[in-house]
Amino acid sequence: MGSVFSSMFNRLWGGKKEIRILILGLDGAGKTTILYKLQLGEVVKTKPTIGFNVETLKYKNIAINMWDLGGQTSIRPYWRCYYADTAAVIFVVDSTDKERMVVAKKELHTMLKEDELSDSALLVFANKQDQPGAMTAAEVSKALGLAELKDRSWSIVSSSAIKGEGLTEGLDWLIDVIKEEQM
Ligand SMILES: Nc1nc2c(ncn2[C@@H]2O[C@H](COP(=O)(O)OP(=O)(O)OP(=O)(O)O)[C@@H](O)[C@H]2O)c(=O)[nH]1
Ligand SMILES: [Mg+2]
Repeated sequence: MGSVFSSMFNRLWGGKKEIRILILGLDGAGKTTILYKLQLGEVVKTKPTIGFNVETLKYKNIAINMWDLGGQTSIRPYWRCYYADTAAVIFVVDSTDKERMVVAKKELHTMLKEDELSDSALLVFANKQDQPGAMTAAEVSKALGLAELKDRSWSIVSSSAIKGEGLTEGLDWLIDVIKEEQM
């Protein structure tokens, strides 16, 4: 039975079992916390990322190479060096950081204009929902102008990396979309 399922899976998936996902967003949004919560199931103590962290996550029979890039202003220009062959972008937003929502919107739309990302799905985590005063996912969606996105599969999911809420839900959606689009 197992081999029937796995051959069916391989046919659907074109034998491709390794994908590349980028985790982007402004500094302090929670990207590194999300990466390690997904990989280790633990909340790790982070420092601002200078450069990147990359980890391979086994998820639903797929190896996901997750690249978590530093989000500080001075290192954002280097994001584009990582765009090639990216199946999806996870864009993480600190939902309490209302002042910088406009900056997050600008960075998001600048990134999505790049040709190399024209086929990449987009998952936005409206993160830090455990914090009082956090904007809801609907408010973050509006602030980021997600409704303006054309020809792209996107979704926004409320998350708390600290509590581990929303992360698997978001990733499930993303993997389903990638499978559908790359079939
Ligand atoms: N309350 C709360 N704090 C969070 C959450 N996610 C991350 N944090 C905290 O936010 C801070 C920044 O988290 P990081 O994961 O280092 O942020 P980053 O996006 O990787 O930042 P850069 O590497 O500078 O781009 C840390 O103190 C985290 O513990 C969350 O869901 N809720
Ligand atoms: Mg980081």
